[in-house]
Amino acid sequence: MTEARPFSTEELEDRLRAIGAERYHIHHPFHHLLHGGQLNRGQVQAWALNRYYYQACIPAKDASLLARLPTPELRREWRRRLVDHDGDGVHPGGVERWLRLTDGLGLDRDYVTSLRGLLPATRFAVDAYVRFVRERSVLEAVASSLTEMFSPNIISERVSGMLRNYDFVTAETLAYFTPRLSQAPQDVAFALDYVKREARMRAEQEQVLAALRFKCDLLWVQLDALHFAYVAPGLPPPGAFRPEAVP
Ligand SMILES: O=C(O)c1cc(C(=O)O)c2c(n1)C(=O)C(=O)c1cc(C(=O)O)[nH]c1-2
Repeated sequence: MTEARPFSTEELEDRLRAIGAERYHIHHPFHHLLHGGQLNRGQVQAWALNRYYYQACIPAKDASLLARLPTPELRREWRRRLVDHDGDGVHPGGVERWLRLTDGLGLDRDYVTSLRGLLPATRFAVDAYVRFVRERSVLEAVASSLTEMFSPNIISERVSGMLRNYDFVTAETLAYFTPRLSQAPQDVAFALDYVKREARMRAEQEQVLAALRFKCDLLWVQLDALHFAYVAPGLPPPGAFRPEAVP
């Protein structure tokens, strides 16, 4: 059996973009409710509290990838991501800025960082991402970050919608997102270039596409879980955050 023809780099990029167009969480009903102003404060708190775990684990997944990168150039690039998320000791990074967001929504920091209120599905999805990056090839690990190709759009929609629609949300609360609008395109330019350069065989290109589908799925299921627990039917699992019982 002969191996299928490899995609050209343009075709590969088109196929990556088609995955985002179909599967990115910008299409999730929970995202529409969130930016459309149709959630109450408790439901927005539940989103922020769960999403904290994603933010907190991003540096762990980037550190595990950094350790496996073979050249100083690649490591330097990936180290920048760690600084973006962890800060440099003077300027706060993304994790600290996310906690300012949860502060702004009235959540207790110790409660948020204790992860006591986390939905089990959030934990499973985020842990699967960290594990994927640790265990799969460097190529697949880099490719799994490519959902950031689509994040500036969802961030713009979310921030403008939330500021317009919720009186309990301020620009300072959502300040987390401002640097992401320039950091994400920089991250993507590098990662996209890397996968186009390194994935030359069709089988490798299929792995890249599968990694992006996997990542879209894990973002999607996090919103599925929030929707099930806090919107409809509204059944938070035992021990999970309950808006009315915030300590
Ligand atoms: O607001 C969003 O919807 C969104 C999406 C994504 C993404 O697509 O993975 C990231 C972020 N935000 C984000 O803030 C962030 O730091 C980030 C890092 C990564 C990654 O996979 O390395 N994705 C994302």
